[in-house]
Amino acid sequence: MSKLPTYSGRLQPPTAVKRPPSDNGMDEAAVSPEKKSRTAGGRATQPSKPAAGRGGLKRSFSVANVSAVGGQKDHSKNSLASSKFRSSTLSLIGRPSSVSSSVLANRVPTGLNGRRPGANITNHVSSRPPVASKVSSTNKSLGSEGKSKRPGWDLKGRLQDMEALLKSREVEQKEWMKKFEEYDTRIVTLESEKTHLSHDLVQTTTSYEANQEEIESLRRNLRKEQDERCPEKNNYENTIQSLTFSKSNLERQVNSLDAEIAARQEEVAGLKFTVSELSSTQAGMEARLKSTESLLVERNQQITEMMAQIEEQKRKIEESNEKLQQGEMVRRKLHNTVLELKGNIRVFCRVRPLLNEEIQNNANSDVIHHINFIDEHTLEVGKGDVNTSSMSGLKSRGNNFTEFAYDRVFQPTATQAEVFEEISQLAQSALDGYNVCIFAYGQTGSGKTFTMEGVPNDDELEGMIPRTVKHIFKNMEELESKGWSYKVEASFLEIYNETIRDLLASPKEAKNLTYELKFQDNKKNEIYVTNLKRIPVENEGKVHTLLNMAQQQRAVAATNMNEQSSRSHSVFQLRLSGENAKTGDSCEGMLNLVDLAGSERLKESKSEGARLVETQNINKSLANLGNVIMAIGQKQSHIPYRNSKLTHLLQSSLGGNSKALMFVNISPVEACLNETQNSLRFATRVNQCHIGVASKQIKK
Ligand SMILES: Nc1ncnc2c1ncn2[C@@H]1O[C@H](COP(=O)(O)OP(=O)(O)OP(=O)(O)O)[C@@H](O)[C@H]1O
Repeated sequence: MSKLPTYSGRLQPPTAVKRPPSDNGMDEAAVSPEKKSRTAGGRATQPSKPAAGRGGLKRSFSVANVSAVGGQKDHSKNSLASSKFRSSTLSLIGRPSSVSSSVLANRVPTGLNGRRPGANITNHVSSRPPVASKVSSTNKSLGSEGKSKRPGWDLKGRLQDMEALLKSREVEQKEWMKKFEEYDTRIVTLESEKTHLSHDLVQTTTSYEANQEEIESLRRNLRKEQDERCPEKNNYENTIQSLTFSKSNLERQVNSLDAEIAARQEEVAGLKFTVSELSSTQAGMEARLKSTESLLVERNQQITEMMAQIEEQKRKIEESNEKLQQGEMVRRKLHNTVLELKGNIRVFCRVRPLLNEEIQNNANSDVIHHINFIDEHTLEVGKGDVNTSSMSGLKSRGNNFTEFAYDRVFQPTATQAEVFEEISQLAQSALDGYNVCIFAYGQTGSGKTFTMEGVPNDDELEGMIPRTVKHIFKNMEELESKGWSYKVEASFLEIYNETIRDLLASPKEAKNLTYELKFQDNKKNEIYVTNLKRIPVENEGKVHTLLNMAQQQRAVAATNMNEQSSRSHSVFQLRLSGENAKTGDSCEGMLNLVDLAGSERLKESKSEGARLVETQNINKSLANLGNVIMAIGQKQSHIPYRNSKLTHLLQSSLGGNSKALMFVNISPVEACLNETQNSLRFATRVNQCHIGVASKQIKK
């Protein structure tokens, strides 16, 4: 009685305790602050392990209750013995709900579907009458009593207060007990639910595990399936890759085909344009073709007329050809007449140029001081310098110069072709059936061989013999169209020391042969050489072969005048026999090309011994040649042909029925002036001769 409990301290909210991790089910928002305080306070006395079943929970609560009220085991009993344990019960006033809520919070499981079965409980608890407020009011009343604190001596009053308080506590306890019964009912329900839920949980767990196994099995099957499908998958992937590649290829091809199609389309457009152009062109062409066809008809008519004209022309041409034949005969007669008028023996003078060595000896000058060329027929020769007029540049005659005039004078610059131009008519005469004699006269080294033969195998420098042969063969071809055909034979001989040698026969062939001059039996004045070879010549090439052959056979002896001086007369003869199949005409001509031996005087040549005899014979024959020509010119009754082999051989070519041409070759060396003057005088005498009218040789 002396110690009364202090209610104010008991009614203070307990210190908040951290909620254990297992307490996860209670909704804090649904719990009132009052409940919270009760729950927090209850935990301090709550058993650490939850009861396993309904009984356990109830026991736990009972223990707590007992503990709270001072060890009383039965709640109902407790209510009946309230007075005995009044003070203890007072200490519990602020906490019963906290025990219940704590227990509930820990006992109620969370449903599998997330719904908490304890939610109803919470609502139920929260709908309780607010105990704390009652306590608070009680405390207030006590407080107010406290304010009007009874004096210590008022024990009776204080006891009344206590009894009033106790009564209110009992009422309150009854409420609590009622609540507890509700809780028990609720707990039973919850236990039942829990059992169901546990059963569900077991089933669910079993189902879950079965599902897990099935899932695992399915996974295994899936993996197995994947493993089995792997190669196939790779194949498919490869196929897909190749198909992708093919696709990209095809796409490229498609692109290129598109481009090509576009190009082709352009091309087609261009072609269409071209076709249209061509069509219009074709139309034009067709129109032109029509006009051409009509023109063609006209032309055909014209052609027919022209064909008739051609036939007429052919007839006229035949008539003309006949007249041409007659004209050819007239031409030959006229040609012969012209030559006759020119003189049957003509003289050409040719001065060769200074040779290199001679130029050096002439103070390195090629000027020829002692010869003055006046015109193409005249030159003058003399001692001393030729004066040069400062006004005209023309040379004037010196006092000591002698003038010589010939049919033609060739200066040193004259070419072989220019010289041949002048004698080509003689070659023609040989084809026409005349005897022609061309000979070169002059001192040794004056250019006789150069003029007659020239430089072998050199088209520019070839001499009169090869050029004459060419000319003859060319004319023979032309005459073929007029019906003429010719047979050509060549002989080549030399007269050395009055002895005839065949230059076309080898020494072996000529060994036991004698070459004599005789008259042809059936031909008057026709001289021939016994045993002399006559070689048929089919073309000009053959003549070159014969010239080369003869060149080797010629007797060449060195003298003081010319190291390769020819000491013999060489005579190249071409016999030309022609027949005209159309007219029946025939002719025989003889061409003599004579390279005479050097004409130098004895004292000039300084020859001795055999050379002296050579020189004497040469001079004798040359002198006789002059005599024969003079006799012919003077028309003497006796012509001394037989005084030398040369004149005897050339008898038929020097007579009245022949055409003769003499080259007088002149050396430009001033030291040879005397010989030059002698040669020119000899040529002048020949030039003054008139050897009669040439007559054509008719083949018999
Ligand atoms: N017109 C010319 N142009 C250039 N060189 C020439 C001419 N005439 C002659 N010659 C040269 O002069 C030299 C003597 O000439 P060629 O041998 O023809 O004299 P030739 O009178 O025949 O002597 P020979 O009586 O000794 O035979 C030769 O080297 C020759 O090439």
